[in-house]
Amino acid sequence: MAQKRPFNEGKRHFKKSKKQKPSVVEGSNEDVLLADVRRLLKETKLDDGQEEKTELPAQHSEIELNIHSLSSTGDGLAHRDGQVYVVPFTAPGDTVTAKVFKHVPEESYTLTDFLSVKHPSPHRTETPRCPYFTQCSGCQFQHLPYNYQLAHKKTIVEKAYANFSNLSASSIPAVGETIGSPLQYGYRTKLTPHFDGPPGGRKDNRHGKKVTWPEVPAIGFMKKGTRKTMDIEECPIGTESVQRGLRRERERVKQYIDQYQRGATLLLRESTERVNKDGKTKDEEDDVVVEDMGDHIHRKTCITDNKATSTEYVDNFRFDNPAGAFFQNNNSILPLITQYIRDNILGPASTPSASKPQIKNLIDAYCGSGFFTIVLSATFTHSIGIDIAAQSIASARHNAELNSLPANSTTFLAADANDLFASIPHSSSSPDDAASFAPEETVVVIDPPRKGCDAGFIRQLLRFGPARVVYARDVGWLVGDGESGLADEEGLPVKGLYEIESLRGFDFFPMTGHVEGVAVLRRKRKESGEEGEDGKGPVAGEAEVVAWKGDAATADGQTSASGSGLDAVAEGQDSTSTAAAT
Ligand SMILES: C[S@@+](CC[C@H](N)C(=O)[O-])C[C@H]1O[C@@H](n2cnc3c(N)ncnc32)[C@H](O)[C@@H]1O
Repeated sequence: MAQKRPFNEGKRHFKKSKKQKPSVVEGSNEDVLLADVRRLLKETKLDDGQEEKTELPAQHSEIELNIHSLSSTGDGLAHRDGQVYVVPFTAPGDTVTAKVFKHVPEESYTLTDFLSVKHPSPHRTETPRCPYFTQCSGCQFQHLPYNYQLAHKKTIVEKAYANFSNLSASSIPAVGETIGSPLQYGYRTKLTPHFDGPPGGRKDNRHGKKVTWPEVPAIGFMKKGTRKTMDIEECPIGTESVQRGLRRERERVKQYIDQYQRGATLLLRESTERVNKDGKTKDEEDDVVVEDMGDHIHRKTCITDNKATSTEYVDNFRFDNPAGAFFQNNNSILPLITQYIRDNILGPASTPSASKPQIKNLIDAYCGSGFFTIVLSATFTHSIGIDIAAQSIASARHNAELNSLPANSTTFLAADANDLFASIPHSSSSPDDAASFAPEETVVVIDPPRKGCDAGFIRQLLRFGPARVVYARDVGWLVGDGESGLADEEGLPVKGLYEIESLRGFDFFPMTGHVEGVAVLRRKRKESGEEGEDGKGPVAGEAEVVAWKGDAATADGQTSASGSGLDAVAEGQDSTSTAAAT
């Protein structure tokens, strides 16, 4: 998946330090960490020369630290002698021993490796279920109670909006409580462990020679603080079927390692077959996990072929996808997020008005295999999903059929989202026209890839001015006052049309520091001669937007530049690198 960005693509949102190295990638984990380091330095008045700096501890030396707070990257932060120390796998209130890994003197912080707990924090109450916790870069929070994780994730959303949305504090409402995942372990329906090629393998490959494997390589995820793959035999955040798949795939790779010419990434994707209880039951094989769902049974298996079809159920909706294609990775939380969006997409129930246009249409930009279009379709008269990937649109059409959606109410288009508004009729003059998408009667759901929407799409969206939108990033462009850096064709600053109605996180990835944010945006009232819901004059598009930040964070610890905003977060930030997204 592409590198993540803050909400305001390409724009720095906090003051640059003169000392800052130009190499910090905007929106990277490092950028997010830096915001927290600076805040702590400011809070503790260490950066203004009030405390004299002492010499920094030697590289690789072991030091004792008191953890002050948790960063949005999931790391503990301690301060000592004018320097902030970053210690993973810790909790505020811990006294720990850590090993100095790297000083960043120009920003007054030091990265360390966690070694041991000397005095535990009262928050450190949980026994990690994973034997690799504190070595693997996938999870950050297995030592913390779940309520504490949720409360911390609320602060991540708060800081993401405060630091990266480019909005004034008055434009940002109080962030709601984070909605937790029903499953906190055994939730990930997809894992992608990997193994590296043998030493000298690249050279052999270049010379067309068959590589030799001196031993079976480590198969697993990135080791924290390194670029090395560590051998992982089990991953308790994976579903039971995915864990069984991991065991099977490890054995298969061991057996056939000589057939590989280089390292590889393995796919482990859960697939569900729903069978009636009174139906003919099959003899269950070892690799089938059977779950009693009340009036039916789920038989769960793990698919490893990217092109094979995997099936998931969300409530009673069925989704078929190529196993290697994108689908949300925590099935247990999907009914909660879909219900939340259904409850909020039409605005607060307390504000109905005879003069307010009724919202009838849904546009799901970046629809993938149709997840949001399909689960929300019953709320709307007409729905359109659009995705640039023809294969995803083929899946979406198939899924619409599987779920018996009427063809005259749900349409999918294989196209660039940038062309979306040009291709739909905007007029509400013919209300009976099935294809009429009047802005004031339309909600737009936007769940783009990590890099976000491009400026052209946002300009078109603002020009169209839909009643509501479900949206991921770049909220500053929609809400801001023209300061966000978005310009129209004449180079004039584009002003946001929307205000944030509500904002909260959803915990798609328990035990990791990752959180997904959902913001509901409402279109502002027009300034003069027009009014909104109170019926005193002409209404010009009183509208709402639901902003959805849908990212698949990873717990599989592969390395990549990682991001910020609501992705800020704990995908296993390594001392040398950040961990990854699938
Ligand atoms: C994060 S996925 C969202 C999938 C879907 N909302 C879901 O929940 O399953 C992002 C989708 O954006 C699509 N995409 C990327 N660039 C696009 C563009 N310019 N126009 C339309 N779709 C695009 C990708 O093909 C991918 O399916």
